[in-house]
Amino acid sequence: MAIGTALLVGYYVYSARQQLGADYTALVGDIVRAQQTAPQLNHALESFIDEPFGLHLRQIHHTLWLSEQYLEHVRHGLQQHPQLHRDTAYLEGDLSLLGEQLIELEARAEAALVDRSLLPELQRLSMDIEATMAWAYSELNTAVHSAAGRQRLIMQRLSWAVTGLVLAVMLIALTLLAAVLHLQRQRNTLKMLMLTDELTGLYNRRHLVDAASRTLTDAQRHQQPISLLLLDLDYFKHVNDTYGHPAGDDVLRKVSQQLCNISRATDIVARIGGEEFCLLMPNTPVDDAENVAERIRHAIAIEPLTHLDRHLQQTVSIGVTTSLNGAQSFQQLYSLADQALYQAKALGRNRVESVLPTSPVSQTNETHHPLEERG
Ligand SMILES: Nc1nc2c(ncn2[C@@H]2O[C@H](COP(=O)(O)OP(=O)(O)OP(=O)(O)O)[C@@H](O)[C@H]2O)c(=O)[nH]1
Repeated sequence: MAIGTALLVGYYVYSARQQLGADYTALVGDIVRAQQTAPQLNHALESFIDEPFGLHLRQIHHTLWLSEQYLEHVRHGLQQHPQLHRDTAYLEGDLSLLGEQLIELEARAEAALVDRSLLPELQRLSMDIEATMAWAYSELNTAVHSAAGRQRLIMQRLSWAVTGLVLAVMLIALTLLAAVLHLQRQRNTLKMLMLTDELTGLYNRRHLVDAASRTLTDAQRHQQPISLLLLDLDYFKHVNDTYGHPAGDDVLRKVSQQLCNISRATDIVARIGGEEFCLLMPNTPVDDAENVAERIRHAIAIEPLTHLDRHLQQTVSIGVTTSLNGAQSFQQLYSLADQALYQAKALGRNRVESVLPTSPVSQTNETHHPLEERG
C-alpha cells in the first residue's frame, strides 16, 4: 500500500513539476506595470494632440519606451513558465501586434509634430493600442491567476498524499512491530515448552542438564561446593492404582509445589521422570543439602493430601551427594545421588541417604546416561 501511494505521489509530482516550481510573482508585477502604461500613454497623447510640441512628444517617447520595456518583460516572463506560455499561446498574435503598434505610434507622433493633419490618425491608433493592451493584459492576468490556483490545488493534493503516505508507513511499521512481538511471544512460549514439564511447570531434564554443566563450571571456578538431590516418590504406583491417575497427577503437582517452596531461588528444581525429581543446589555443602533433603522429606510426609475427600499418604526417598569444588561431572554426581537414593529405598523408604565422592574426582564406573528413566 505504501509503495503504491509512493509511486502515485512520485508520478503526480513528476507530471506537475512545471507548475509546482513556478513563481508567478515577478510576472504578475510586470503585467500590472504594463497595464499601467496604457493610461500614461493615453494622457501623453492627449497632451500632445492638444498641444503638439516637442515637450509632449518627449513624454510620448518616454511612455512608449516604458510600454515596450514592460511588454518585453511580460513576453520574457511567459517564456519562463512553459505551461502558462502554452495556455496563453492564443495571445501571442495580439502581443506581437501591440509591439508593432507601439513602434508605429512613435513614428506617427514624429510625423504629426510636423503635419498636424495626421493627429486624428494618431488618435485612432492610440485608441487601438489601448484596446489591445486592455484585452491582452487582462487575459494574461486571468491566465496567471488560474495557473496560481492550479498550483495551490496541486500543493493541497500533494500534502494529502504525503499525509496518506506517512500514515501508511506508520501502519506498516505498527503491523510489523505487532508481528515481531507476536513472533517473540511465540518463541518464548516455545522455549518455555521445550524447557519445562507440562504437568508441574518445573524445569525438565533437558534444562537440568544444560544448567548443571554451567553451574558446575561456576562451582569449579569459584571452588565452591555443589549438591545434588534425587527424589523419588514411594509406592507411587499404589496411589495411581488405588485413587486413579488424576489423583496421582495431583500428588505430583503438590510435591512440586513443596520443592519450590523449600528450595532457594538459585536452586534448580526439575522433574526428570514420572515420579522422579532433582534439586541442584549451587554453593551448598553436604550438611546443608542433607538438612534441606530432610525438610523436604518431612514436609511431604506430613502434607495432608486429599483426593475426592479421600485421605492420601505420600512419602519420598531422597539421595544426596555433594561435590566439594565442582571437580566432578554432572554424570558422576548423578550416579552418586542415584546410589544414595537406591540405599534410601533399600533401607525402607521415606528417608534421606548420602553418598559422597571418594576423591576429588569420583571414579564411578557408571556408563549409562545419568538421566535414563528408572525402570
Ligand atoms: N499420575 C501420574 N503417574 C505417573 C506419571 N508418570 C509416571 N507415573 C506413575 O508412577 C508410577 C511409578 O511406579 P514405580 O516405578 O513402580 O515406583 P513406585 O510405585 O513409586 O515404587 P518405588 O519407587 O519403588 O517406591 C507408575 O505407576 C507410573 O504410571 C504421571 O505423570 N502422572
